[in-house]
Amino acid sequence: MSALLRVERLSGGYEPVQVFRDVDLVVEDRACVGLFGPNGHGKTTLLRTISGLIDPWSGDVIFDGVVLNRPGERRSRSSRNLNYDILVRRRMDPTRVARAGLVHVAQGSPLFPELTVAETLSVAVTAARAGGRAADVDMPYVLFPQLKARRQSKARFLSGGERQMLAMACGMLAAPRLLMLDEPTLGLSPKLRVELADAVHAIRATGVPIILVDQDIEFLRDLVDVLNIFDHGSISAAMARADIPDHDAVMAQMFGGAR
Ligand SMILES: Nc1ncnc2c1ncn2[C@@H]1O[C@H](COP(=O)(O)OP(=O)(O)OP(=O)(O)O)[C@@H](O)[C@H]1O
Repeated sequence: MSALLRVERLSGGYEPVQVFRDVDLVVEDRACVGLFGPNGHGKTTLLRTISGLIDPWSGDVIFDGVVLNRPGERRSRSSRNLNYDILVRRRMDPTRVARAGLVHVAQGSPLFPELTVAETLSVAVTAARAGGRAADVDMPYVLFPQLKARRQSKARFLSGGERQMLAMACGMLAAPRLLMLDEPTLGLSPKLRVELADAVHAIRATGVPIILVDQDIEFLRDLVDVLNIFDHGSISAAMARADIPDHDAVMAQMFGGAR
């Protein structure tokens, strides 16, 4: 396996508050890399920065050997009275990131509530084609047979698990070279989590490498090759699947007691 994504000493946040610092992360080809951490520790902000949606403050995002950010550190804000974002060029371009094949399925599976499954997938295909990347239109129904049975249902009538599958299907239609899934089990019952784990296994079977952010250790243990513990904006530990402890042990390691 070779490194497809290398995140090197990446720092960022929401001006002027720094959320994460000096993050190093490597995703090998075909691998599934997990990120576990409690609410508010900066996992989503890290993913949004790797996607270029938020400008990194410093560090590099290297994808398939290409540095996606402009070199150097972001210049500091010179005056609060000026529009900083107009004065300073962005360090990363999210369109370039998406075109490179780094696809981000955002937390909470944002969808159009009034569109059916079939209509949503059709919009996703059109968008992916416009961006120069599109997979086989029938692929989502092969990957997630449950969606086929629901293809005439509006998104707002889907279960949480089905909504998440639909969001992941849209991501897969963009023919990702790497897929980032942000907390897919958010708000799901234990039964739906099992269904969703099957869906992520189906994606894994296609060989697409994944960064999987979640707060469910059992879900992550089932799916990842490597788990990174994300603790107050930094990666404090990384472990192979066989070494992942249970939820209480991880929380004890982070906070000195079970939560
Ligand atoms: N748009 C924003 N502007 C300013 N601060 C933000 C914004 N979004 C998030 N934050 C703050 O950044 C910090 C990290 O949030 P983030 O969502 O990245 O954490 P997280 O680990 O993904 O948590 P969760 O699992 O709850 O999503 C939090 O303190 C949050 O309040």
